[in-house]
Amino acid sequence: MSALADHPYVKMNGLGNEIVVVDLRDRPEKLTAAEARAAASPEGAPFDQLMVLYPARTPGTDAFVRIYNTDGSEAGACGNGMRCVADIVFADTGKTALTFETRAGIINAWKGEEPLVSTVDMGAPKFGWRDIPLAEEFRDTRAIELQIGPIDAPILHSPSVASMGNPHAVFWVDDPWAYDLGKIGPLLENHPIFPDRANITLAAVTGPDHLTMRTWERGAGLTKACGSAACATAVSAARTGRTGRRVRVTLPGGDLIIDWRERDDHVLMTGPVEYEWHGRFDPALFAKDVTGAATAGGAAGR
Ligand SMILES: N[C@@H](CCC[C@H](N)C(=O)O)C(=O)O
Repeated sequence: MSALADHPYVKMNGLGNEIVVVDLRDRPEKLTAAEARAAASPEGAPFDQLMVLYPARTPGTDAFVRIYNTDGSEAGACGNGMRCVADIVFADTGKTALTFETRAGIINAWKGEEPLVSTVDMGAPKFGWRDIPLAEEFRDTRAIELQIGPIDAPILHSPSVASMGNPHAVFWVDDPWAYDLGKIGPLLENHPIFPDRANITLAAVTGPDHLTMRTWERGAGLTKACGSAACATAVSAARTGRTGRRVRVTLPGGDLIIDWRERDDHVLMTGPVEYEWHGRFDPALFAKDVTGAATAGGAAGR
């Protein structure tokens, strides 16, 4: 039986990025991809990311967090999800500063002045082609040779690429809403140049320190907000001379403030979170063999 069966969860969002948080700190069983997919089904608690808290495994950290996409894949980073998790642990512990560990490393979070506003330190971006990763060498990742559409009139081309603990490609356009990202996104996510797939963003510079963007998320599809993509977009804008290092980023779900700190190269992301409801997973959802493709009312229906 899955560790999630009958387990309580909290449904939250960070700017409309749908986040479900499950606390397994007293029951540290690793989930399978099929269990995560079942949890994401309409009969479960549909999410963009499932954030699962485990006991801390490194001294000085408050918890280890695993991040699952709707397709069951695991992500190293999820900025909005980390702000949701942090808000729960702020309330639990009374602390105003926390340190988490994810597959991508250590993430610090601070409670902000206003209610439900928090900042996460997403660490330093990586720009090396092996770190992103890309399938072949590119010395300059500010604009790589990649295009879709006719060779002489590409629809999209020359993205900036970066890792924020997960792989991102940012295509610079005049209007992010002028493209069918639901169609183009999966093609680019799975392009052979990205051996680990990639999050695909369309971004426009809409002011001296303002960006507007939409993202097709690896493993989750179109979302209202992707925090790590906002970070990747902001650092890519700064390193290509499009903006300064501190910007406001408008996503379909709202605004984030991204600050690429000069002194240590770390990227700080500030924004709100919202609580929606508390629920419990239906045990029947996990009653069948969730290690296989089909689940009771689960992944098979997606
Ligand atoms: N929504 C997240 C990013 C989620 C991870 C992504 N889909 C991946 O697999 O890399 C965020 O707020 O950063």
